Amino acid sequence: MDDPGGALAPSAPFSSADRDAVYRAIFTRRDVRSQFRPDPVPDEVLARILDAGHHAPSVGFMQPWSFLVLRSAETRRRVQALFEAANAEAAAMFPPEKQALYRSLKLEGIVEAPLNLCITCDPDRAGPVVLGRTHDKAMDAYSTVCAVQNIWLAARAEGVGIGWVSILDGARLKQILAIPPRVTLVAYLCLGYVQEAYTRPELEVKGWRRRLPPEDVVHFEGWGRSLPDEPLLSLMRTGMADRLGLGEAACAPGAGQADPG
Ligand SMILES: Cc1cc2c(cc1C)N(C[C@H](O)[C@H](O)[C@H](O)COP(=O)(O)O)c1[nH]c(=O)[nH]c(=O)c1N2
Repeated sequence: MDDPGGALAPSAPFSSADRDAVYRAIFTRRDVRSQFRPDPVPDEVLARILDAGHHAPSVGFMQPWSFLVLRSAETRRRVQALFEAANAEAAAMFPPEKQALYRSLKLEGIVEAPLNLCITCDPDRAGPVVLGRTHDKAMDAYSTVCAVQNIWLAARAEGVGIGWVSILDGARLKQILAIPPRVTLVAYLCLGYVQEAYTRPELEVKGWRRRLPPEDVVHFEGWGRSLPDEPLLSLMRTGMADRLGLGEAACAPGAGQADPG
């Protein structure tokens, strides 16, 4: 076997308990906005979470992310003011019949959470020509989103909730955080321990939108070819989440109406 650095190691499946733990993190991860406890996230825990982000895949191994740790209450208050302004604009963009529901939603926990993280992408981190980014410049941003997801899942395993806030004027946020012009904003996250969390997405619980069925998102042999009777789709419907007792079908009834849009 070709292993010049002696760096290959066996890559067996996880034990079933370890595998279930990974899926439990995936299926019980939630976007958290309201249930934050004020106690701080200790540095040892935050270090593990950020290190998980720093071990995400990245195009050409360029690691374009930076993690801005925001503990200052004053900074968080300034960002919250940005949210209030953007959220008022956002509400007016929805059809009139959805505006009241939109305004009733809690869409951030910037000040309540003890810690915020801003995650950015530096397109120049690995020079102008990056292996794998040569034909699609968006690949550095996609890599950074992989880091966000690692952070989100690691935080779930630590009992730390995360809420992503994207209803913000990015240019003004960059000013507040002194982010250089070439660096792009990818994510603004609120973090903190949570007492309890929703078993289904909060937007579904509150009647905004529901999870799509597998046949709407899995296509066969090209775009648009869905086969509702495909065994793969019925296996997805009764998948890991149900086996772990975490399936959304197993959760309390009362989900809102599907949003046709
Ligand atoms: C890129 C991006 C941006 C946002 C979000 C997510 C992502 C991926 N989400 C959270 C989103 O509403 C949530 O993920 C879905 O409703 C599904 O719920 P769970 O994450 O499964 O709990 C989100 N939520 C919110 O309350 N305010 C926001 O501004 C945003 N912005």
